[in-house]
Amino acid sequence: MTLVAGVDSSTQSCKVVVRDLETGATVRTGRASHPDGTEVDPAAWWTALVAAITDAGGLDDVAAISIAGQQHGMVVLDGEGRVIRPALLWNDTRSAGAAADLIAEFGAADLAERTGSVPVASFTLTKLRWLQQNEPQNAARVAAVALPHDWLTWRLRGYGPAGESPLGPVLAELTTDRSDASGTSYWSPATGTYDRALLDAAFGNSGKGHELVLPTVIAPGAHAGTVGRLPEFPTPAGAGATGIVVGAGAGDNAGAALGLGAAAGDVVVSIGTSGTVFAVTETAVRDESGTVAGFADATGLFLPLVATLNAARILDVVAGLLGVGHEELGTLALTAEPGSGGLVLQPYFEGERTPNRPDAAATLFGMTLASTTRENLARAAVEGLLCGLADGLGALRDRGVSASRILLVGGAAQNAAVGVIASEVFDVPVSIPEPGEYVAAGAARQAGWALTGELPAWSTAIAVEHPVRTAAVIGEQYRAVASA
Ligand SMILES: Nc1ncnc2c1ncn2[C@@H]1O[C@H](COP(=O)(O)OP(=O)(O)O)[C@@H](O)[C@H]1O
Ligand SMILES: O=C(CO)[C@@H](O)[C@H](O)COP(=O)(O)O
Repeated sequence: MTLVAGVDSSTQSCKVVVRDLETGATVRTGRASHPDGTEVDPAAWWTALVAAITDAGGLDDVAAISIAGQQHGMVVLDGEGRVIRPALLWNDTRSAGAAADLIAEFGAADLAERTGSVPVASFTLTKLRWLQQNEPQNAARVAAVALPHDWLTWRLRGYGPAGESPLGPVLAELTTDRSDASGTSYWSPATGTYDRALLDAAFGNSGKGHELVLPTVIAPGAHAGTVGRLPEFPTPAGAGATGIVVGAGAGDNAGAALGLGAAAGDVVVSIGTSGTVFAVTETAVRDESGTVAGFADATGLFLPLVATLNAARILDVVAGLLGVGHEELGTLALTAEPGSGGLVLQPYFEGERTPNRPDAAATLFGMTLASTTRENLARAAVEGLLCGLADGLGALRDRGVSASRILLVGGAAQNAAVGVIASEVFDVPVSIPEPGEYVAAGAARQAGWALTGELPAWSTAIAVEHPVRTAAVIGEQYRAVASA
């Protein structure tokens, strides 16, 4: 049996799946937590990756591996390959002012034309501008900029600072893929090239005396190299002359699309730390309004996507407030009627990205003596979470994406109330795949592709299907508070 491994280095944790290349069956899994916070030392991701791979039984019998990860995070390296400062993550909103400045300088239409997207604080370019303006001493030291999956792939291949890696700080060996490059705001999905002029104008190159190293964008299905001779994962005797093949990797949402085998008519809704709504399309999508990000996917196609900053953690915080676990929260929510008795949660606990309100806070509307019950609050949390994502589906449709079913994934998709209430909020049937780590599965599929030159034909089993059960009151109430 040939085994391939896939990694999801996501916001809250690192997950590894080892699959049978031929059938796609999951053979082993592993997991390790990431630290909290919106800035994180990448060393913590490396520690978690090693722990998660070890938890998944190691790489001794694995032929290929690929790393998908949270998008956009800014990993800045000096000329010696050292991380200059903790990475600023996709959900760090301190660069909202820099995003507004860039839009004022270049114009939303120009940015959408050049990069497929209009940047908000999540995007890497805005974080680089923030660095230049707020930490000029750090900005002056930047020799290379990478994304989380790029940096982890580089480390796994044996590169890194001298003394900490067998192959040393060879910045030219940094690699990425189309999907993650498309979340930087300095790479064009339409042309497949970096926009150096935009990067230089936004971040500046003066005083550094060198051109920034950007990871080489390698083709879908190509491989980045092999696992380096790391003390953590010494190349096993059985790995063959080529060692363990390392695939290109991907942004996590593109990884999920690949893991699910999302096809025309499928719209994926992922409810993890972020909420995302996306689809694979044949042509590039561009949205000057900034609602839809015109990303690339992991197969050579495109991945228009809407993201919210607040998703599974809405349920975490409300469950904590009610003093219950996730299952009980779901039971409470399903005891209340659609519309939660008039209670509406606008769940902008961490500010929000869609709509672009980085400084917002969450608000609970409609509290009366009658409406303020534990059941209604539990349901209002789920309804508020899903209404933001339903707006995302509307924005995708406005850009020509067709939807015949929702594929609901991510940690919170396992909550029974989320599936039921999704069928009341979305106007297409909702399918919930068997529980699994679909980002990591996509990375494993990509690893198989890099190993054999062919994309493995794995299928996805659906566990639950919900027909449409429209409850118009939910969306009507939510839109009323949004426009209030
Ligand atoms: N049954 C459940 N109901 C609601 N939320 C859940 C459930 N299981 C996990 N979660 C939440 O899902 C989130 C983790 O999902 P995941 O997709 O792994 O996130 P990420 O990829 O962003 O790290 C956590 O916030 C966790 O509390
Ligand atoms: O910013 C985005 C997409 O643009 C997020 O989807 C991140 O990629 C983080 O994903 P999770 O860790 O929540 O899965």
